[in-house]
Amino acid sequence: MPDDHSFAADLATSAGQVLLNTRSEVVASGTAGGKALAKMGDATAQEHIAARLAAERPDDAVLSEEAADDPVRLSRERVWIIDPLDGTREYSEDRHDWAVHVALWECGALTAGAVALPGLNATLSTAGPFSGLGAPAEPVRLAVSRSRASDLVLTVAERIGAELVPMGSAGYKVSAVVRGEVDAYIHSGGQYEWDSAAPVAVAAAAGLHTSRIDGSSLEYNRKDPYLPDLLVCGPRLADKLLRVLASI
Ligand SMILES: Nc1ncnc2c1ncn2[C@@H]1O[C@H](COP(=O)(O)O)[C@@H](OP(=O)(O)O)[C@H]1O
Ligand SMILES: [Mg+2]
Repeated sequence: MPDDHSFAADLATSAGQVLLNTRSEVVASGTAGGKALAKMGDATAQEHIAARLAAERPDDAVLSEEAADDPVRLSRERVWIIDPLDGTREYSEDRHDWAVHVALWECGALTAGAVALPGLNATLSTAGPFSGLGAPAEPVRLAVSRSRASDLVLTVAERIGAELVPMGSAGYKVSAVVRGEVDAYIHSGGQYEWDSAAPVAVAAAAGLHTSRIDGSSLEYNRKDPYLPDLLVCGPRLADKLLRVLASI
């Protein structure tokens, strides 16, 4: 049986392939686009991931954006936290900034995870490899939502003179920090555990700072999976960004 890091990476990658195939078939047939394609992507990726988890990790519980929440997860020691398609909108617009999230929570902490980036033909996982952490750029590059950057995030950017880099998908944005394309991702205003669990597991394994925007720790597998904000950045930027966030 592959270890959890390799399994998470393989599962996210294979779901990404399913999503690419679904999109090519749908686009080629000309039968659906936009919202219908998004719905089809969510469903096919969910089906693929649920089947593999049931076959290859049958004793574990699952929390997925696309499945009914089974409260049995609250009494289990191992829970997979899944977003089968993060950046659904971007996927349906034939863009590359979307992701598949697979995380493993064990006894209170994220212990393994992977983020597939099919549009880049890449998967980042807690198994690495990671390139070294560089110094932040000047001005700081801040990943923000393409469609709903919050006023708080825009105010932080203004205060520190950051360059805004809009993109879709929470996983894609956290991965942009891991990959060194941007220096930080700050989000506020709403999200769920599946939007950040796998990206945060990978970012923490890469040595990045991960926390709520008040600096407190991100907790997963809670009864209510609403987890509305997060900060991911290099360790050298964390104090400065937390200070600015606290001052707003
Ligand atoms: N205010 C909000 N409330 C709930 N979910 C939000 C949100 N802002 C962002 N998200 C979720 O976070 C992910 C990334 O959003 P964005 O691209 O705007 O940064 C999306 O996940 P899904 O695509 O899985 O729905 C989106 O639904
Ligand atoms: Mg999501």
